[in-house]
Amino acid sequence: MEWTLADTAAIVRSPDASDDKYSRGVVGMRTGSDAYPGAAVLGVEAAWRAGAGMVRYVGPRRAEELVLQRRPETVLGTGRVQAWVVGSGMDAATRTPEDTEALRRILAADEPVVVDAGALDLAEPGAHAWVVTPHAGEHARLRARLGLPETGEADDERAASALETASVLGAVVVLKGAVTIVAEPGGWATAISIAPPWLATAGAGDVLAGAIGAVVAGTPTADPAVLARRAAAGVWLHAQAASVAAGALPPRGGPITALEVASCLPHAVAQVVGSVPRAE
Ligand SMILES: NC(=O)C1=CN([C@@H]2O[C@H](COP(=O)(O)OP(=O)(O)OC[C@H]3O[C@@H](n4cnc5c(N)ncnc54)[C@H](OP(=O)(O)O)[C@@H]3O)[C@@H](O)[C@H]2O)[C@@H](O)CC1
Ligand SMILES: Nc1ncnc2c1ncn2[C@@H]1O[C@H](COP(=O)(O)OP(=O)(O)O)[C@@H](O)[C@H]1O
Repeated sequence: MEWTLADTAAIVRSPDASDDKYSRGVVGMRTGSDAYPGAAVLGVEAAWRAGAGMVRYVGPRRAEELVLQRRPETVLGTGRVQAWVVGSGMDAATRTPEDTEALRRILAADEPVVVDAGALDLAEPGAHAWVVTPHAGEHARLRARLGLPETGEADDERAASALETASVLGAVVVLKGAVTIVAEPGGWATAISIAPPWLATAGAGDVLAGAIGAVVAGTPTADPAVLARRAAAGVWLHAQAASVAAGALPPRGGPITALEVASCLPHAVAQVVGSVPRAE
């Protein structure tokens, strides 16, 4: 049930001579708001550092400016993408009607979508190429809206409730926590428990959404069973990056920030692709 480095290595590949920026995957991000522009920066940074070939960002002017300050590589505005990340740093209560309409269009499109934070209220049952990424509070709200009962905090209860939510929603569920559960509508689930508790820090979830977006965009798929394994690989890279960031502070690790976790994603990717023998 525990997702491993070897599982991740079966999904995350290093680019070869035949690759270009498009074949490596373009991630589109509609995240951030005037209240939370930093969430946009964190997700964009994570998508780049997890291996996207290109990141397109759409959001308010201030968030655009901050994104470009941190990552001038980012392309502003819409265009063709292989996967979307939406909702991080947005608030359903204060979202503009234009934002809501744009989110609905993205959710209805063919490309896979990572649905985080302030877009979770738009998730309705159906058959979707979505990866929804609630923390415990957001999962409780989502379940209440879907008419599902309250559940407990024990690991087996969390796994069972994530599977139930995935089945009713028709989408992959990434239930975040010290142990993160990834569940898909077909009944498969896995757990990632290697993250250090230092990862419990503001913005870590925004980084996770960007990292999953990059892994999904690398080989996009609408099949929830495949999508779930790509999401699990993204969760593993994020947890491993947090271990690298915290582990640089001996002997038991030390406080890390979300941006540092994003910065350590390349170390996690390098460890994964380096674990696979090179084809001669
Ligand atoms: N730098 C930036 O721009 C940052 C921007 N950010 C953005 O901020 C937005 C709001 O996100 P948010 O998670 O802070 O608030 P929200 O989802 O409304 O939760 C409300 C209630 O839910 C509960 N609860 C919360 N977490 C829980 C947990 N882990 N486990 C269990 N319960 C939990 C808790 O209620 P309690 O259980 O304590 O009664 C809490 O009061 C979002 O868009 C995000 O992307 C952040 O990422 C930070 C960095
Ligand atoms: N005790 C913990 N140990 C390890 N990882 C944790 C712990 N608590 C939370 N996390 C991880 O930290 C991240 C927090 O995400 P989230 O709750 O969305 O925060 P934010 O909204 O501030 O970004 C998730 O990836 C979650 O799995």
